Parts: sequence; structure tokens; C-alpha cells
Amino acid sequence: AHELAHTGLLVGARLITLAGNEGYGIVEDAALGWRQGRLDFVGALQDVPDAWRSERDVVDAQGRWITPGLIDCHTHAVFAGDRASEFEQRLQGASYEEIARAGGGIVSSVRATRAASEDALFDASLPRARALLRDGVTSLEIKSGYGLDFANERKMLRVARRIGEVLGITVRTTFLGAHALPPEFAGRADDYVEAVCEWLPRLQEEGLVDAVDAFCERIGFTVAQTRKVFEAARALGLPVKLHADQLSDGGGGALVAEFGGLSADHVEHTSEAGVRAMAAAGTVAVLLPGAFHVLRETTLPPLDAFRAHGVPMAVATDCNPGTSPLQSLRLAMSLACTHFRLTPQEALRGATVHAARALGLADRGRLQVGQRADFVLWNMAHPAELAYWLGGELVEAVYAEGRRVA
Ligand SMILES: O=C(O)CC[C@@H]1NC(=O)NC1=O
Ligand SMILES: [Fe+3]
Repeated sequence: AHELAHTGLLVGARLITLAGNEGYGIVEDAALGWRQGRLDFVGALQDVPDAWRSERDVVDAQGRWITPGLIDCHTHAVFAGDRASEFEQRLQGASYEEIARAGGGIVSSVRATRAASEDALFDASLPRARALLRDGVTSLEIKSGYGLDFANERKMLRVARRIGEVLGITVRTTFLGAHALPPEFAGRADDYVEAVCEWLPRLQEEGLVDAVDAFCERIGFTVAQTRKVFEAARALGLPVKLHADQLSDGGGGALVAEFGGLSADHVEHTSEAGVRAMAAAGTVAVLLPGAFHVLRETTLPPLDAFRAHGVPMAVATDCNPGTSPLQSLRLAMSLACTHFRLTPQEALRGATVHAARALGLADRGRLQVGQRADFVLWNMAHPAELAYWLGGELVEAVYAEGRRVA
């Protein structure tokens, strides 16, 4: 009965619906019904319409907690090689910026990713996406940004699409050509940005781009260069997001807001003015505590300002080989609580409702009629355990569009 088709009924559940703007939205002794992969009943078992009584595909959750499928709205999960040696260097005192300026960092992952065939890149990346899925993720954003030329950026985005097809989950792709300056453009950042803007329509033409991102930072691209990339995205009707104010206040938060962007990510150094601009534009703050933790950062994002101005806070893994080799969204939730003092409920909303908004997806993130039947059965006694346990096997089963995928 577990291998459900797109239509089915789940009973004996304790639902964490995340209805409304706060609270867990708990429904005890509950049921979920779905048809063609969309929820069309969410509520108490006693209220299940008679039409469902004859349903054959029924799963008994045996009193388990059910949440919406988790949504990881910021990952660089497609790459070749690893940067474990840099991890050792940093433990001996080298800074992330020093390593980048010495030719390591992102560019070293670029060399490995360029050298990998599309199949080898897929084989190297699939296990990371599968680890996230097995920990409850049913929607995953994957960025390019380790190719840094047309053919290799295209290769990365094709691999990202293939991962979603193979795992049966949603993959949203983000073009991050403006991630770092490749060696062949050394000293010619403006020329490189021109090239990035030329690749974008060709990649969109192949259906490979859902959003556009850039790394706006001292060791990345300037506001002016980022603006050029955003203008190219806007001309194609593509939404934007940004690696913003991660290591310094570069005005990234305000820049994304100016373009009505989906999200500003990292945002450790975003100013009060940037927060206000994000609030006015409805831009989501994506918190990436994995990078904060691994880089041993000390400047917290402006959490009280986000709360005071009503800026939704998402939580994501930033799964990448350099600053956040993190393959569990639940662990990111735990780090968001411990380092950033989010409540477990805020962390769960950050990995569902607000993460959906950071991806511009209105059809998921809550257990609500009309939304995708993406949900997870958890082995736990209290919802706070989702952020409480560091690791562990909490997942009983994962469903995407009503079909079991893990
Ligand atoms: O180090 C890497 O490979 C990516 C790091 C990642 N990219 C970025 O712009 N900021 C980050 O933390
Ligand atoms: Fe990132």
C-alpha cells in the first residue's frame, strides 16, 4: 500500500499543517486525501467525506507526525571533487578569503567540475540530493556556478534537471554564472559579466533556468556588475535572488529588493535600510547557518530587524563544497536554532512555507487543500525534534505528489 499512485488516503496521522502565519497548525487523529498528486482533504478522520470510504490505496500512519515536504531553497549540490584540503587549511588558520585570493575556493571546484563529464557530474551529485531527500526534502533548488563558461554551466543545469527526474522530486534551477571570475577572464570582470549575460537567454531557451543569482561581495562581483546580470534576467522575465551581504555590507539586500527579487541569501551583514527595503519588496531572507558554522562567522544576521519588519526567514543548507558541505536540511534547522536563536517552529516554517516563497512556488509548503501532496511521515514524539536531533533517522517515509519517493 506504500507504493501509492497519484491518488490515495492516509489515516491515523498527527498533522503539522503550518496553516496561517504562526503556530504548528496541529490536527490530531487526522487524515490526508489526494487526487492526481494534489491534496483534496486535510483534516480530522471523522470529517473524511463518504466519497473516500471506498478508496483502496490507504496508508495507516499509526499516529505518526506528518509535515509538508521540506524545501531546500539554496544549494550548490551539483559539483565535482571536494575541498576537504581547504577545510584542513582553515583549521590551521587560513581564512576563506585568503584561500580564494590564492586561487583556491570556488575556482578549484570549477577546475574539477569542468573536467567531469556530464555523467560523472551526475554520478557525483546524485548522492547528495538523495541524502537531502532521505532527510525529508521534496523540493530542492540547485544552482550552477562551477562551470563559468557556457558549455559547463549548461552541463551543470542539465545535471540538476536530471536529478529531479531520477529522484521524482522538484528541482528548481538557478543560473549562477556570476559566482566567481574564471582564470581565462582574470582582471576582466566586466567582460566576463558581458559573457554571462549572453549565455543567459541561450540557457533559458533550453528550459534550463528558473531563476538567476549572483555573488555580490568583495571577493565576488560589484553592485554594478550584479545589476547588469539582474537587468538581463528581468529582460527575460526571470526572477532574481542574491548571495547578499555575506562577508560585508555591500548593499546586496537592498539591490535584490530594488528588482523585486525572490530572496537575499546569507544576509549576515545586511543593514537596517536593507532590511526595510526587503520588507517593502516582499523579499525573503534566506538564512544559511551551515556556512556561518563552517566559516566560524561571528556576525549574526539582523534577526530582530527581520522579525520587526516582517521579513520572512527561510532556512537552507547552502550545500556546497567550500563553505557549507552540509547534506541535511534538518541539521540546517538545528544550526539556525542554536546559532541564530530561531525557535524550532520558525526553523520548520523556514524550511517549508518561507522556503517555498524564496523559490516563488505558491503550491507547496503547507498541508492545505490544493497544494501538492508532498509530505513526510516522521518518527518522533514532538515537532521540536525536527530541529532538536543532530542527525539520526527520523524519516519513516517521504511522498511527492502522493507517490512514495523515499
Ligand atoms: O566556496 C564555494 O564553493 C561556494 C561558497 C558559496 N558561494 C558563495 O557565493 N558564497 C558561499 O558561501
Ligand atoms: Fe550559496
